[in-house]
Amino acid sequence: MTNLATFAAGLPKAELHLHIEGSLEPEQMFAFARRNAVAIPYADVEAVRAAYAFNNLQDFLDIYYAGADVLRTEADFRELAAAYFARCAADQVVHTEIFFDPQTHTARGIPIGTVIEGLLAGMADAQAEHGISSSLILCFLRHLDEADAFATLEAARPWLDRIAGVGLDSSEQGHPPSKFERVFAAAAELGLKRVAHAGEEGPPAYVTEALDLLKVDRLDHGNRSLEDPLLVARLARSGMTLTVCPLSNLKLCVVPDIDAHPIDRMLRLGLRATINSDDPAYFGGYVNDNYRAVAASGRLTRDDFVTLARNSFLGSFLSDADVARHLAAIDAYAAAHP
Ligand SMILES: Nc1ncnc2[nH]cnc12
Ligand SMILES: [Zn+2]
Repeated sequence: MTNLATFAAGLPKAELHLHIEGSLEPEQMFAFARRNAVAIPYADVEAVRAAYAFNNLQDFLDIYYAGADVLRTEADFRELAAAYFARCAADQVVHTEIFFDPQTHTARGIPIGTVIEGLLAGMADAQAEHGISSSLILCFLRHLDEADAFATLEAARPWLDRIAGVGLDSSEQGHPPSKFERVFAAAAELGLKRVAHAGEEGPPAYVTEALDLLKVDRLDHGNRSLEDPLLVARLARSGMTLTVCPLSNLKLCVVPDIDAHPIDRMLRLGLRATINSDDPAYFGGYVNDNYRAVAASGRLTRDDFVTLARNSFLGSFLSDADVARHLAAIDAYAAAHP
């Protein structure tokens, strides 16, 4: 590892774009399948990993939703979260805002309470064991309809005081943010933050819709914003946080190779970019693997990595006091590693 990659790996950081279902490692998939007596179409762990070759987002989603079928009980969700938090601890991730997809589970007859209670238990364990703070972001699946999203928000009502915000994920092309304008407005009325995947595969116009119609507090991915200079200027001027996922972009063919990833351009354009893992079990790595991958491509400086870590807290939904505390920890780390 270069000195720069080692420096980046040691920075205290937050993760703002992580689908908990996407942290299901093949080993855990087999363990859950066995204990829940769920059949999976793979002979062994190697066969699972071999299947993780994707040409686009939909290729991945098909396998990802199938994999989630092994998640059945509160204990499964708690252990899934625990395994993710152990990786956070190893990567100096001290705060994380976790996406979960209730509809993937409720459609299979798993009550939303089973999912949320399991995740909340894992989050409490992580706070106690690792000192890692976390919150939940309930994502609507955009390939499903508005009524299904409203029903999901309604089903989540008993837990809304434990949920930081709502998000929008799944198949982007053909499912513009406008489809969910009313449910995002309802979420805003309930005091929830709003984020949305936009500009991963979809056009810059979807990013504009996420801003204007969904009134997002944060933008997930946002890569294709770079095709529209006026949009870039708007995002930079407003200090909008982009949760960028380099290894995901590579695995889903959003970029042809890691050296072509625009993370350096985003920073030079004044965008508040952050680095995240998205679905680490499927895309070849957790947060520090992403930091290391972009460090190895040699286009970012030490100051850029400090900026990326700072952005991860500035873009979080933490209180101002907590953000200030984490920024001070970054300064102390940088001063101790000249
Ligand atoms: N990268 C991604 N884009 C859209 N939906 C997702 N669900 C899980 N990962 C996703
Ligand atoms: Zn994502």
